[in-house]
Amino acid sequence: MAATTTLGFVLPTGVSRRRGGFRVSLIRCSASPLTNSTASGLVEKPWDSYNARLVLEDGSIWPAKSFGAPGTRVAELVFNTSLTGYQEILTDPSYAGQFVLMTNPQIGNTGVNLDDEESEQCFLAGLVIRSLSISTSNWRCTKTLADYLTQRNLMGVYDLDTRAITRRLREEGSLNGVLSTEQTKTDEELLQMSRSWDIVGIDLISDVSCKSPYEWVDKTDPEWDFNSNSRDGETYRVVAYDFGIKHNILRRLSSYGCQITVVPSTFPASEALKMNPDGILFSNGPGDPSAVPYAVETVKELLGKAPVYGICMGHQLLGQALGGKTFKMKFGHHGGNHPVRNNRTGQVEISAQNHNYAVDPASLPGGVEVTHVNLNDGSCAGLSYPAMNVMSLQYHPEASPGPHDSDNAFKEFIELMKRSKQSS
Ligand SMILES: NC(=O)CC[C@H](N)C(=O)O
Repeated sequence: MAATTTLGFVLPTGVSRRRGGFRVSLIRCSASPLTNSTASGLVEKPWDSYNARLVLEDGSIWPAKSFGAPGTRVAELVFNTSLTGYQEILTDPSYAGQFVLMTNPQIGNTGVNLDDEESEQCFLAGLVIRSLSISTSNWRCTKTLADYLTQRNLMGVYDLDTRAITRRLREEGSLNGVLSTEQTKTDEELLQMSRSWDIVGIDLISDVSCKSPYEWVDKTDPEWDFNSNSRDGETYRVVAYDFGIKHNILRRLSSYGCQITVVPSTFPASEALKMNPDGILFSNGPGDPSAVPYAVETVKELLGKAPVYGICMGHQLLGQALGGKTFKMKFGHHGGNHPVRNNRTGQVEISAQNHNYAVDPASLPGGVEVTHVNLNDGSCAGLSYPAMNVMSLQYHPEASPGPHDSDNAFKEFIELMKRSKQSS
C-alpha cells in the first residue's frame, strides 16, 4: 500500500499499525510570531539564528528558527513538562535518540552553569522550544544556552507552536521526526528519513555507558543537601552499572555513605561480585530495555547475590530479569510533577520522570510486589522482591532540581544493604 501526499509524493506505508495508520500529507504548520520588545521598541536577538524545519513522520512540517548547531538529525520527539532543569535534561543520557520539546514556553533564562551537569556529554538529538529567553540572568550562570548548544554541536530550535505539537504527541503517541537547517533538503526527503528510522529495538546503552570502571567520590554539595541528618555514618561498598548513569544518582549514593565503583554496561557479573559489594545499582539509561538482552542476563546473574536497586532503565531490566515484560507507552512520562502512590505507606510522592517504557505488572511472577503506582495512568512505578533483596523505581529519586519527595529511597537501599550485611 502507498499513500499520496498533497505534493503528489508517494510514500510507502510502514509495517506497524501506528505508522501505517497515518494519512500522510505534508502540512505546513506555523506558530504565531513572537516579538521581544522593550519600551523603546524591538530588541535584536543576541544569538545567530537561521531557518530550520521539524518534519514529523505524520507529515506535519514545523518551520522554526535555529539557535544551536546546524545540520540534519533524526530522532524520536517527546515532550517534557518540567518548568526548570533544562540543563539537567540536556545532559541526561537517557534522552539519547530523542528530541526533547519543552512545554514551558520560555527556556534559557538562567543560562547554564558548571555544576548542574548530569553527564559529561549531551546525548539527546536536539532541543525544541517555543521561545528562547532574550536575556540570561543567574548568579551561577557561566554561559548562554545558545552558546552551550553550539559549542556542543547540539541542535536547538525555537519559534514552533509547542502546544500544538504536544497535543499531537498526546493524540498520536511519540513521533519520529527530523530536525534540519539544510535548505537543500526537500520536505519529502526529511519525511522519508523520519519514516525509515525507528528507536525501538536499538541498543542505545552501549553509546552512553563508560568504557572502563572508575571510582566515584563526589557528594552532594552541603549547601544543597536537604537530608543530611538521616545518615548512619557507615560505609557501604556499591557497584553501579552505568547504562547512562546520571551524576546525581552517584552524588546521592555517596552522600548516603556509599563507596562507589561505576562499571560499564557490559561488565561481567562475576567481576562485579569479586569486588565484594554490599549492594549493586542498575542505573537509568536510554532506549528500549528489550534491545539489551546482555544487560538483562547480567542482572539475572547478580540477583540474590547482593541487595540490588534499579532506577528507571535499571528498574525495567530488573522487571525483565525477574520474568516480567516491558512495553512501550503511548507518549511516556517526561516531567517534574508526576504523582506516585507508595503502596506500602499510602503516601503520595511528587516525582520527576523520564521514560517511554514500563513494566507490565500482570507479567510479573508471584512474590514480586508493585510498591509504587503512577497516579496519572496507574502504571507500575516501583517494584520489590524481598526474597532477593530487590528494590526498584521507574522514576528519579535523585531528581535535581527536584522534586525531592522520593529521596528516602536511597535510605531504603542503605537499610536493605545494612540488613543483608547483618544477616550474613
Ligand atoms: N530514564 C530512563 O532510564 C529511561 C528508561 C528507558 N530508556 C525508557 O525510555 O523507558
